[in-house]
Amino acid sequence: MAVIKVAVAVIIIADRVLIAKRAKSQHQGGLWEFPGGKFENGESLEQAAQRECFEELDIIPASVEPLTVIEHDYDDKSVRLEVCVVKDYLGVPNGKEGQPLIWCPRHRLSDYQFPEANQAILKLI
Ligand SMILES: Nc1nc2c([nH]c(=O)n2[C@@H]2O[C@H](COP(=O)(O)OP(=O)(O)OP(=O)(O)O)[C@@H](O)[C@H]2O)c(=O)[nH]1
Repeated sequence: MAVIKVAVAVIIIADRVLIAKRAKSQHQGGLWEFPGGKFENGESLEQAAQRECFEELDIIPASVEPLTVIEHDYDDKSVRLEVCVVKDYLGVPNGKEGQPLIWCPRHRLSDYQFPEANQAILKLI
């Protein structure tokens, strides 16, 4: 199975993390996620994270720090999540695709359901 390469942005401001709810129609739909999406040809992690954050949230990350890489096999697809931390951005976050957004206190992240691959990220933040 081809591995899908995904840029994932963990946006943390004042100990709160911006999470978004995936639409029911999407892979892992109904679960919460960190903003992000598939890499386009030739993009670096910083470029992909900036493009996805602009497309989904109307913000442009100003600092992008690589955090980890997670490879995970779901039953129906395999993903490689390249994860970064964003501590500063330009703009005001807005769920441009109609997705609900929450600024979740870091210690409350365990109250939300994320895709299985995210468990490794949650342990690091
Ligand atoms: N954006 C994002 N994707 C995640 C996270 N965790 C995780 O397993 N994924 C997986 O990574 C892939 C990212 O795809 P995506 O968000 O760009 O695309 P999608 O499923 O909406 O599909 P589409 O763009 O073809 O409509 C999905 O398979 C999704 O389930 C996460 O925290 N954020």
